[in-house]
Amino acid sequence: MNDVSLREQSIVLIGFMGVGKTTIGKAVAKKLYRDFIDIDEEIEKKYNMPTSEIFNLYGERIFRQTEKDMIIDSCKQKLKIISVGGGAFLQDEVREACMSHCIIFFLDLSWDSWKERISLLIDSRPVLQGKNIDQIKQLFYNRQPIYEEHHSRVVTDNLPVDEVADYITESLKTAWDIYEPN
Ligand SMILES: Nc1ncnc2c1ncn2[C@@H]1O[C@H](COP(=O)(O)OP(=O)(O)OP(=O)(O)O)[C@@H](O)[C@H]1O
Ligand SMILES: O=C(O)C1=C[C@@H](O)[C@@H](O)[C@H](O)C1
Ligand SMILES: [Mg+2]
Repeated sequence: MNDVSLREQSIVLIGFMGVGKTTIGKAVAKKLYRDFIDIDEEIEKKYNMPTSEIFNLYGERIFRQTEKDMIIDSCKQKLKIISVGGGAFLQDEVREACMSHCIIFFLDLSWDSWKERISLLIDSRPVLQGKNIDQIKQLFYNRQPIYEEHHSRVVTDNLPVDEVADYITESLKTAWDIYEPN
């Protein structure tokens, strides 16, 4: 049971890699004057190396353990905007912690729009490396069910970063006014 007021609960952005969680999370944090936490960045700081090197040197299991610990810790903090990695919601404990402590926005981008971004992502995302386009498409669709646990879904196709960030901040302000008027 969460005893933090709705207005103080942290916001978590979820969705497949590359949908814009980091970029949009930063913009939302700025608009709401909140601190931004990017879990991938925090993990990279801890190991002092890029994610792909962490995967190579320590393996995905260690990356996932660190990711889980950091998210469970971060989502208990108040007033943060948190972007989690695209695979974070594979872990039950991560989904459960975020659902019970935070407000979760699922950034939903269609496959057709996502594949336009592939060149921006392919070198830095270890999970994409060594896969052809059909295998990536399969991963994209296989991952969609894990994002079903959320409080609000935003379809981001053809929307610039600022418009998505505005939509999220406005819908939060509406919810705060309805459920916690003061
Ligand atoms: N709404 C948008 N319109 C166009 N390009 C975008 C939009 N949002 C993000 N991008 C671009 O897509 C790329 C991936 O964005 P970003 O790194 O924010 O994704 P992510 O969801 O955080 O990915 P990951 O899960 O791998 O951390 C970046 O180059 C970013 O500039
Ligand atoms: O979708 C994934 O499994 C990942 C997404 C990235 O955000 C990173 O967390 C890492 O590259 C793994
Ligand atoms: Mg990111």
